[in-house]
Amino acid sequence: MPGPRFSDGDSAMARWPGSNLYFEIQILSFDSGSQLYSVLFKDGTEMNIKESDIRSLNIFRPKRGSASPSRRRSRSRTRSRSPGRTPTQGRSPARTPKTDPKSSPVVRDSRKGDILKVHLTPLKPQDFIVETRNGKDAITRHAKLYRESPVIQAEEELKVYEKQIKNQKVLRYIQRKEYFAESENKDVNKKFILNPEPTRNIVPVEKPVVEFGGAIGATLVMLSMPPLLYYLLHMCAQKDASLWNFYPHWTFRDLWESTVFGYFALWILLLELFYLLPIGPIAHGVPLATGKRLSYRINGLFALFFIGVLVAVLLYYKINLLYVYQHLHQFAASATLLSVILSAYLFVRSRKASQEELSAAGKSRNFIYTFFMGRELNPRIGKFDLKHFSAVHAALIGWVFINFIMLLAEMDIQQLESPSASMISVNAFQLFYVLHALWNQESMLSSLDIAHEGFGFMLAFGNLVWVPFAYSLQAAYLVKHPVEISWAVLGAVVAMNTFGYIIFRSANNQKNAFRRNPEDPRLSYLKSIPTSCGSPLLASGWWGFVRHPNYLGDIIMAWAWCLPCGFNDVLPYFYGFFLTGLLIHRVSRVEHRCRQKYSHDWDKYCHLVPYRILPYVY
Ligand SMILES: NC(=O)C1=CN([C@@H]2O[C@H](COP(=O)(O)OP(=O)(O)OC[C@H]3O[C@@H](n4cnc5c(N)ncnc54)[C@H](OP(=O)(O)O)[C@@H]3O)[C@@H](O)[C@H]2O)C=CC1
Ligand SMILES: CC(C)CCC[C@@H](C)[C@H]1CC=C2C3=C(CC[C@@]21C)[C@@]1(C)CC[C@H](O)C[C@@H]1CC3
Repeated sequence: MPGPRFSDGDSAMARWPGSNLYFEIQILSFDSGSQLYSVLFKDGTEMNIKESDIRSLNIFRPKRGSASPSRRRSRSRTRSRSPGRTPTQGRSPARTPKTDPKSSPVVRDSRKGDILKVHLTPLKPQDFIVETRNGKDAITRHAKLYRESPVIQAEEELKVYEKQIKNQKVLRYIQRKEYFAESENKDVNKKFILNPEPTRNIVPVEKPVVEFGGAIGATLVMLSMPPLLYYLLHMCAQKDASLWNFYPHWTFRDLWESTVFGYFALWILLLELFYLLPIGPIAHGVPLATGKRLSYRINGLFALFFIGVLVAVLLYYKINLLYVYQHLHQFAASATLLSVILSAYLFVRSRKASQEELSAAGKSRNFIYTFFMGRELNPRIGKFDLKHFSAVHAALIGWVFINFIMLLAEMDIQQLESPSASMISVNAFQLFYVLHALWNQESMLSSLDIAHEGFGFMLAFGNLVWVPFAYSLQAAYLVKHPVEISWAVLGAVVAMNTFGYIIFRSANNQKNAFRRNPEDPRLSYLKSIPTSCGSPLLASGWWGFVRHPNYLGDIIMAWAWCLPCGFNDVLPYFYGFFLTGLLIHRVSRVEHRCRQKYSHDWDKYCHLVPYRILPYVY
C-alpha cells in the first residue's frame, strides 16, 4: 500500500462531507489502520477524512487576472463584501466545532431577494438562534455561526442551493436570541441582523467550587474507602456475613503479594493494548476551553470481546482462573497501589499543564484536594487517554471479569454443575448494563467525569479499584452464601430491572438525541426551554417527569441487582445504598454546574420540574 500523500502539518484543501465545497485544512495525523487523515479546518473543526477528499492547495489557487466564480458572484451581488463575511459587518465570526455537516445554512437577504453567501460552517445548537421564516411560520433553531473561512464556492453547488431555496421559499435569518427578544417591537429591518457580533466558541468557564468537603472530606474519603473495600470483601468471604461479625483474620501484610501485583499489571497492560488497537470508530468529546475537541477511539466492545475470547482459551487449557478469587484481597490491594501510583504521576505531570488544560477543581491551590479531585482534565500520553481508558476499559471490563470469576468460584465452592439462578441473574444484569455502556460509549464522552472532572485519585481509585471490586460485591457474596429464589421472585426482579433499564435508557436517549439535534423530528413532541446560553433544556418527556430521570432508572436497577441475594444479610445491598448515595450527591454537583451555566433558566426549569429523582419524595 502506498504511503500517505500528505504529511502532518501540511496545509491542503479538503472537501466538506456531503458537499462539493473545499476548505483549507491542516493535516494533523494519518491513521494507517483506517487510512484516514485527521484534519483541522480553519474554523477549529476536527474531522477524519479520506485521502480522495483532500486536494493540494495549488489546484485551488485562482489564475492570475481571473476571479473565481464565487468571487464574481460575491462581488456582483454583495457589492464589496468578501466571501465569508457577513452582510452587516465584516467581522470575524465564531469558531464552530464539528457538528452535522449537512446543516450548512444558506443566508438570504429578504430585501434584495438574493443569495448573499453560502455558509458551509455547520450549525451547532449553541449561542445563536436561526429564525427560519416561511410566510407566517417561524421555526426557531439553535445554531452557532460563523467564522471567516476561505470558501471555494462551486458555481453549480450554489445554483442547486438557489433552486432549493426558491422552491421552498425559505428565508433564514440569523440573529442572537437576546436581540430578537429585545427588538420584538422595533423596526423589522433593524430586527434581522445577520451575524451581529463577533463571537468566540463559548465554552462556559467553570468557577471553582469546593466539593466533597474540601481537603478534609477528600482526606477522609481517601483514608476510608480502601479499608472499607477490604472489609466488604472480607465479610463476603466469611460464612457469617452479618455486619457485627467482623473479626479480621488478616493483617495488612497479607494484602501484599508481588506475584499478584505482577498479574494485575499484566492485566492492565493487556487492556491498554486493546485500547490502542486501531479498530472501531473515532468519536469526538465536548469542546474544550480552547474550542478544540479531542478524538477518542471507541473500541470498548471489541476489547470486551477479546477478553472474552482470552478467558475462553484459558478455560479450555484449564488455567486456574480461580486464582483471582483466592487472591481477591491481594488483587484489590494491587489495584489500590496502582491507583495511588497513577494519581501521583497525574499530579506531577499536571504541573506542566496549562491553565486551559486544568479542571475547575484542579485550579485550587490545596494539594490534598487537587490530588483527590484531579488537576488535568484530559491527561494523555500520545493518543492514549488515561482517564477514558480507566473509565471504560479498566472499570467496566474489570467489573464483568470479576463477576465471571465469582460465577466460576460459586460453582467450584458449592460443587454446582451450573451457576445458581441468583448468580446468573446478577451476572446477566450487570453484563447487560456494561454492554449498554460500551455500546453507547460515545455518549459517555459528555458525562460529568469525562467532560468536566480532572483525573485524580477519586477517578483513578474509583475506576481501577472501586468499580471492579466493590460493584461485584453481590456476586462475591453469592459465592459462599447460596440463595434459593423462586421463579416468581426471579420474574419480579427481572421486571424491576427491565423497568429501571427502560427509564435509564429512554431518558439518556432522549437527552442525547436532543443534544445532537434539538430539531430532531422524532423529538418534536417534547417541550423545551430556550436558554440564554444557547442550548435548550428538555422540559417534558422523562426530563419533565423529574430532573434526573436517568439516575432514577440507574437506582431502580441497582436495587434489582441486590434482590437476587435474598434477605439474610444487608451486605449484598451495599451497592444499592452506595449508588443511591452517589447519585444523590451527584445531583447536587450536576445541578451546581447547570445553575452556573444556565443561571435563571435553570431556576425556571426547576420551577417547572420540581423533583430531582423521585416525584413527591426528592
Ligand atoms: N453506575 C454508576 O456508578 C454511575 C452511573 N452513572 C450514570 O452515567 C450517566 C451519566 O451521568 P452524568 O454525567 O452524571 O449525568 P447526566 O447524563 O444526567 O448529565 C447531566 C447533564 O445533562 C444535561 N442536562 C441536564 N438536564 C437537562 C435537560 N433537562 N435537558 C437537556 N440536558 C440536560 C446537562 O449538561 P449540558 O448542559 O452540558 O447539556 C447536565 O450537566 C447517567 O446515566 C448515570 O445514571 C453516573 C455515575 C455513576
Ligand atoms: C470511591 C470514590 C470516592 C468514588 C468513586 C466514584 C466512581 C465509582 C464513579 C464516579 C463516576 C463513575 C461513572 C461510572 C462508574 C462509576 C464511577 C467511576 C460509569 C462508567 C458507569 C457506567 C455508566 O454508563 C457511565 C458511568 C460514568 C460515571
